[in-house]
Parts: sequence; structure tokens; C-alpha cells
Amino acid sequence: MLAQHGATDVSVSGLTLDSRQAGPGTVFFALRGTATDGHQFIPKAVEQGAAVIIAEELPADLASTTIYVQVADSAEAMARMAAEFYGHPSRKLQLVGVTGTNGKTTCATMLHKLFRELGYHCGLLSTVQNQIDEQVIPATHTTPDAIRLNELLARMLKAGCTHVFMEVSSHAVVQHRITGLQFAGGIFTNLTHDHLDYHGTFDAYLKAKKGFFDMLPKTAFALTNADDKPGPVMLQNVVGRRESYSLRGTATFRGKLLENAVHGLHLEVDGQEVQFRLIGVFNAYNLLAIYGAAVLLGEDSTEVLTVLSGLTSAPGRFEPVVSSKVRITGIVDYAHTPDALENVLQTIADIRQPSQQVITVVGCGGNRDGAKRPIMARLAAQLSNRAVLTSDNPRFEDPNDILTQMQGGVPVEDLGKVLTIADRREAIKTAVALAQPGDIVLVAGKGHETYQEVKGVRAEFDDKQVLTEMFDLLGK
Ligand SMILES: CC(=O)N[C@H]1[C@@H](OP(=O)(O)OP(=O)(O)OC[C@H]2O[C@@H](n3ccc(=O)[nH]c3=O)[C@H](O)[C@@H]2O)O[C@H](CO)[C@@H](O)[C@@H]1O[C@H](C)C(=O)N[C@@H](C)C(=O)N[C@H](CCC(=O)O)C(=O)O
Ligand SMILES: Nc1ncnc2c1ncn2[C@@H]1O[C@H](COP(=O)(O)OP(=O)(O)OP(=O)(O)O)[C@@H](O)[C@H]1O
Ligand SMILES: N[C@H](CCC[C@H](N)C(=O)O)C(=O)O
Ligand SMILES: [Mg+2]
Repeated sequence: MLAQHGATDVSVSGLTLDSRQAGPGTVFFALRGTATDGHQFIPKAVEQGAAVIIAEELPADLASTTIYVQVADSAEAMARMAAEFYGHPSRKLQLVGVTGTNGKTTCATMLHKLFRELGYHCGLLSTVQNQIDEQVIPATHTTPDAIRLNELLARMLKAGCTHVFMEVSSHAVVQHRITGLQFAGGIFTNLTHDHLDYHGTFDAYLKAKKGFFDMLPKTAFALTNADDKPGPVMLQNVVGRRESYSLRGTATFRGKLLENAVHGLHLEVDGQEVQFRLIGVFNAYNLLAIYGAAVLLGEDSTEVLTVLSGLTSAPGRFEPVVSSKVRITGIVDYAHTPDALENVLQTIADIRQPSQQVITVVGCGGNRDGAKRPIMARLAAQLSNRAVLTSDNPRFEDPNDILTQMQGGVPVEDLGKVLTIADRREAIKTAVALAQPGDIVLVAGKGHETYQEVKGVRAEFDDKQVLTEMFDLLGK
């Protein structure tokens, strides 16, 4: 705290970072955002009855009935106060965070399913949804802001949860959303190209992820992917227990790929042969991470593998869509980064029959990292027999501008394979019409999402539903 004006004792009814939510008795935190500066809204929060204002800079005119506290970093102060206000729920839970470019939702969701099957009450905080046991609480972010996060953890604790599995996005680390939490463990999946619009450089992105491991206490485990180049970096100077998993070399948890087939992965894990329902080498890594974390949390390795072998992945992650009306296999996948798209297309190449053609529908989100657009289009064109470039969530950008940037990445020799159709429904329809019996249509980028966001408006759109509709149409 740098300075304080006003009374020292006050009863607080709630915390908020948004002046529009401020009411009598609330504490309003003025945050410097990316679009606007919360300090501008201090008068509005006071007008709405906020009892306390926490800010990096105080206004010249101070209201006599309000307490003003000046701090060096409002976001950090908010996170610490939120943990305190909600009674530090993280200290009474086994809280495990998963970070990395890809695989967070898969690992967190499957850990939640696993621990439910093992008989625990547990919470989940993920991109797809938050959960208390099977009760679903909609999610707006991969990692909620510190106030919502601590509030959810407190609810989970009250509901009897012993374990909580959560995704830790790089935005969350930088914005102090997880500051003040006590983790029992941290998992690193991998680090590849994404979010460079926000972090500026790959190095800054790496540092953001590393920030999570640096805050782990001595009692926590830090479990990293030894086969991913930045993996070992995550463990540098970590005070917690340093653990790793690998498919290739020495590590705490070792796996060996025996078969990657259409019916699932066959792996040897710590000397035990297991058949899993998930497909793709990338999922072998996810499974090893989940297994390792469960063992580090004290579970029996054989029991963990037995339960894990029967589990399916998170919604919209390599999810098959089939119809009795046509002999085309649809796959809906949330691949929205170059690495994810390459992995998914490589997985399809590994498991398909030579006669099966692959038709890929893909777009890139607006108001997000533009540098990944030409790369994703190139990968779609090179690794598929046909590709239909389309819109993802254009947000506030012109869909045609995004598509022009994507087209720029298609190699000249692949141009003949590529169609561009801005309307996602039409794009899926065209891909299905191009497919011959036996072929595979991959619809990438939106996975579980049930909307398409255009100019701030979310219209209903579900890749799985549209694919099914198109299959039915073709089958008529
Ligand atoms: C880029 C980013 O992370 N933005 C987040 C950030 O918003 P911001 O910095 O843009 O906020 P701002 O609009 O500039 O406003 C600044 C402050 O003024 C306040 N304000 C604003 C208007 C007003 O009338 N009154 C008022 O008090 C705002 O509440 C805010 O506290 O802080 C907000 C409050 O926590 C978040 O909702 C918002 O997430 C936006 C919606 C978002 O799209 N975030 C994405 C990029 C994100 O966080 N993604 C990651 C996952 C990424 C991954 O896949 O790895 C995630 O964890 O979800
Ligand atoms: N371990 C992995 N390595 C590389 N790619 C992966 C891995 N796991 C999943 N993927 C791919 O990335 C996509 C997103 O996976 P998932 O949702 O689990 O990641 P995430 O890290 O939660 O993503 P987000 O940052 O958007 O929340 C999947 O649909 C799949 O294509
Ligand atoms: N967590 C990612 C999700 C991207 C999903 C994709 N469908 C898009 O809208 O760009 C992000 O916020 O960048
Ligand atoms: Mg996620």
C-alpha cells in the first residue's frame, strides 16, 4: 500500500473490477486495461456507492465518505484481497493448474473426470465450462479474473470438493489472475506459436508461462513435458518438486507409443501396457501428464491407468461426427494454433486408409494473433487433399481481410486445392459435398463453441450440429 485516505474500518459487501457492477459497500479496483483505463471510472464507482477505491493513481477530488487506497499494482492488490476476502479457499483444496499452448482443456477436463471416477468431489475451471462435480457453471474465460476465481474456489470448497483442476492461461499469469493462490501442483504441456499479439515476443510468452511455475510453493509439484524444448526451462529455479514426463527419454513418468490407431492409442506407461480411447501422439503426451499428476497427488498408478483407459476427451477435441445417412467421417477439433492444426492433420494422416481423402475446413479468429493466419492456411493446404478456408469468430475484423491474410500463406503449388468461402455454414456444406464415401471432413478451430462472434454479437453456431445437418442433407 502506498497511501490511504479516509476511514480504516469498513464493512465490505463485495469486490469488483467493473464500475458498472459497483454498489453500496463494494470495493472497486481501478485496473489499467488493454482497451481502456479503469481509473477513468472511479467517479462512476463512487457515485454508485463504492465504499473503497483501490487504484494506482488517486483522483484530485476525493469524496469524504469513500476510502481511497493507493497501491503500486491494482491487479496484484485485487488478487491478494480476493483470496483474503473469500478465506483463501486454495489453501484448503488440492489445486492443480495446467498451462501450455495446447492441451490445457484436455488435461484439466480429463483430470476432473478421472478424480470423479476415483470417488472424489472436485471442481473444474476450463475454457469449455466450469464444474462442481457434474454441475455446470458457464465459463467466459479460460482462467477467470481473480475475484470470480476465488469466489468459484470458495463455492467448490463449500460444496465439499477436495480437488480442483484449472487451466492457467498466459493472460492470467500476466494479469495477476492467479496471484495469491496456493497450488498443489502445476503441469506444463507445450509451448508453440500463439498470442504473440498480446505478449509481443515468444520469449515474453514463455516468461508468462514460467511465471506460474515460479510461484509454486515448496510443497507443490511442477510436472513438465521433457520432450518439449521449453519444457525443462519451466523447472529452472522452481522451489517445488521437479517432475517430468516423456515419450522419448528419461523422466519421472515414461511412456512408449505402441500404436496410434483409429480406435485409440496403445501405450506402455511406466511398464504397464494400456489401451486408451484418445487418438493422436499429442494425446499420448496429455495422457502421460494426467497420469503423472494423479500419481503425484497420491493415487495408485494401476488404478489411475485402469480408469484413464476408459475415459473420452474434452468436448470438441478430436470429436467424431458420424451419420447413418452418409459414409463420411466428420471430425470437429478446437485446433486454433498452427501446432494444434498440424498435430491433428498429422494424426489423421497416421490413422487413415490410403483411399480416404481429407477435406479441411478452417478459419482464424479476428482480433487475435494475425501471424498464425498464413501458417494455418499453409498447413491446411499442404496436409489435406482439399481445404476450404473460412471464418472463425471474426469479432470486430472484416472476415475478408482475415481470409486474404490466410490465402497469402498457401504455397502456389497448393492453390488448386484451396477454396475460400467466408460463410462458415456454406464452407462446411461445400466440404461435405466435395467428400466421397469413406472420406474425412475435418472442421477445425471452434471445437465446443456453440456460437460465432461477429461485431460483438454471438449468433448460434455449432460445428457439430452444422456438420450433422449437412450429412443429413446429402443423405436425402
Ligand atoms: C486482453 C485481455 O485479456 N482482456 C481482459 C482484460 O480486459 P481489458 O484489459 O481489455 O479491460 P478494459 O476493457 O481495457 O478495461 C479496463 C478496466 O476498466 C474497467 N471498466 C471498463 C468500462 C467501464 O465502464 N467501467 C469499468 O470499470 C474494466 O472492468 C477493466 O477492469 O480484463 C478483463 C477483466 O478481467 C477481461 O474480461 C478481458 O478479457 C477479454 C474479454 C478477453 O478476450 N480476453 C482473452 C484474450 C483472454 O483472457 N484469454 C485467455 C485465454 C487465452 C488462451 O487461450 O491461452 C483466458 O484466460 O480466457
Ligand atoms: N498436448 C497437445 N499438443 C499439441 N496439440 C494439442 C495437445 N492437446 C490438444 N492439442 C490440440 O489443440 C487443440 C486445443 O486443445 P485444448 O483445448 O486441450 O488446449 P488448450 O490449451 O486448452 O487451448 P486454449 O488455449 O484455447 O484454452 C485440440 O483440439 C488439439 O487439436
Ligand atoms: N483461447 C483462444 C481461443 C481461440 C478460439 C478460436 N475459435 C477463436 O475464436 O479465435 C483465444 O481466446 O485466443
Ligand atoms: Mg483451454
